Amino acid sequence: MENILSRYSDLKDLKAMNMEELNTLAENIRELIIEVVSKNGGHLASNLGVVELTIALHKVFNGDLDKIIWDVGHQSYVHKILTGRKESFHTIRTHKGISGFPKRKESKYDIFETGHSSTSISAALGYALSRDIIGEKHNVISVIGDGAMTAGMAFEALNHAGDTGTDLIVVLNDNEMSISQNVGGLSQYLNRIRTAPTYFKVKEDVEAILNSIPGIGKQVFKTAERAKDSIKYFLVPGMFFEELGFKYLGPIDGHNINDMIRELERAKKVKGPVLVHVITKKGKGYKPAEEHPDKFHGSSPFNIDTGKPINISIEPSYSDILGDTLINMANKDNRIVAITAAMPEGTGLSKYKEIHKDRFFDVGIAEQHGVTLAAGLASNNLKPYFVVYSTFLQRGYDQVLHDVCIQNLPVVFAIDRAGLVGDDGETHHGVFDLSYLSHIPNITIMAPRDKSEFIQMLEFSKDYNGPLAIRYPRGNCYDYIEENNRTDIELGKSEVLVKGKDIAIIAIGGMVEKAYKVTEELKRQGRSVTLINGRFVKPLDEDLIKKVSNEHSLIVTLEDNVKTGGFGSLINDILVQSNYRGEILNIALPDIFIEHGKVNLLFKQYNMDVEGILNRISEKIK
Ligand SMILES: Cc1ncc(C[n+]2csc(CCOP(=O)(O)OP(=O)(O)O)c2C)c(N)n1
Ligand SMILES: CC(=O)[C@@H](O)[C@H](O)COP(=O)(O)O
Ligand SMILES: [Mg+2]
Repeated sequence: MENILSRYSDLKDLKAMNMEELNTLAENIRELIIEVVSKNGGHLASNLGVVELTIALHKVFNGDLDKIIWDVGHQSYVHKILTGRKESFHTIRTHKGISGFPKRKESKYDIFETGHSSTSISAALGYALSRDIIGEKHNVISVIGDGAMTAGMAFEALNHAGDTGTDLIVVLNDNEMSISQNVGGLSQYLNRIRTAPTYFKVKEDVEAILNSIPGIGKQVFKTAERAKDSIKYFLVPGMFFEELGFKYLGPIDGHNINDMIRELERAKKVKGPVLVHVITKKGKGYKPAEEHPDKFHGSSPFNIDTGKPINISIEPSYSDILGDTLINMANKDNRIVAITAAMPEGTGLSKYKEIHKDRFFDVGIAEQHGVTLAAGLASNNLKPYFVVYSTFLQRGYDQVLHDVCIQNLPVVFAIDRAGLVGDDGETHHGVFDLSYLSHIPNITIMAPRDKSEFIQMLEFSKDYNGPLAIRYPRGNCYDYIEENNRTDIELGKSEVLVKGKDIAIIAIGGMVEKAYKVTEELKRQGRSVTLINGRFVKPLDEDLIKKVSNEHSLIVTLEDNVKTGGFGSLINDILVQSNYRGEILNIALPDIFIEHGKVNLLFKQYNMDVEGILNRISEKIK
């Protein structure tokens, strides 16, 4: 096959291409994406599905003027390749390389940053309304997936956009998949439209016939208009969107560039909001991804020939342990219910979902609803576990406060991906949860140091009668200290792992392992060190902290949360109250958005790897 992409430079080249060349370009882009993602990892299936759609969008719209917003942004690789990042594409998701999501600093064509789902219609509406106020002339396009369309925010924006009547194009990329199979009534509605392909033809015919009937087609009388609408309702797809004030176009084959160009040109001419329904196949063009779109949603590096991952870990992940432990607990306790917001695989709930079907809810990308659903379940004597990534629970802050904590309900928040997550970068690091949860009255917050303690904490949570958060990191879950007498979990009590007298290190969760290595090294250097595993962020072990403050001249706190409002700052409050006169060193993440890169590299960069921590302690001692 000819390699048109090798000669491609910018959007001008795309504008000049004929249909045959555009189709060849699509195949070239697919090859490049497969090659790079097989090495770097990334969102393969979503991107392979939008190759033709992205080409058609850039063919029809003026990249220098029109505004295209990518929802979630995980599917923006083709857009990146077409808009000046072909040469740097091999660096995608690597430290200091280009991001896997749209970034304004990366390109003038990335006009709005995304990462969390379902923001694109609101942002696009903002662009459109500001355009109208300022008196500019350009098109605004939101590209949103069927998964992202399940979120409250998307509905809120559709509701508002329809009412404004402003010119706005929403391209609904429907591949029947969120990360896993999409869920919910809207998804079933889209399915009905998709599975009745004759609808597309019927819609045109019905409109033509109705328009030719005098008094109806000319829309002279309101009653006639309503009659026309009710006939259309039964025969025409997309009425849901039309009722909200959108013109509906589609469904269109999202792998046919010609058809899409035609429909997008049509959408451009529509006055007011228009929704273009495009049907695509997730993973299109790469068999393993077409067959397992969920596994290739966010893929680690893989072998192109077999589709098999290159690095297979023998250790379970924290998510795996969560899933297995919850199954065991639910086997014995029929009050236990698990909730996910569209992440059954990522959160480790896939097996649970099969075994306890009737006590499992996938609410779609609807974290706010997920939290309040849990509150409702808990109000009626069930024991809900909302298993959610730290970064996505940010969406449900008010629901945690208002619906769960004020009523002191026994909801457990199993907070996965707490701390640095790595390659997804600033939109996805879970480094704010301690700060956004710890000031809420009634909540208890814990973080396990290792696998055995994680299981202990989950067991503890079962009979705990109030809101409880357990936060744990992305990655492998194992034990690293040989011991045979672990202490039981007791509310608000920390664990002393090593006893000394000069320096006290108080660490939390995943950071205890680093603290343990730092302690070993300091001991080798002849220092006397106390090491405390915090276990609880709230309530803190005040008695122990006060005791330690009387006995040590340097207190070091260590956490993988931002410093502001984090574990260290809560400990500082106690130290101030107890008139501690010694030195304090709070090691935490700085008050910036941390970029993407491997977790170890990022810890090194922010002097939070073992060497960096040792250096900072040595500095302080000097
Ligand atoms: C608020 C929020 N919750 C969860 C996610 C995780 N997430 C990323 S992509 C995705 C599925 C999106 O499905 P869809 O919009 O249909 O895009 P597709 O990958 O199918 O193209 C989910 C759940 C997220 N990014 N943001
Ligand atoms: C785009 C998105 O939000 C998710 O797909 C995310 O990339 C998942 O990351 P994990 O690999 O940590 O599950
Ligand atoms: Mg989808």
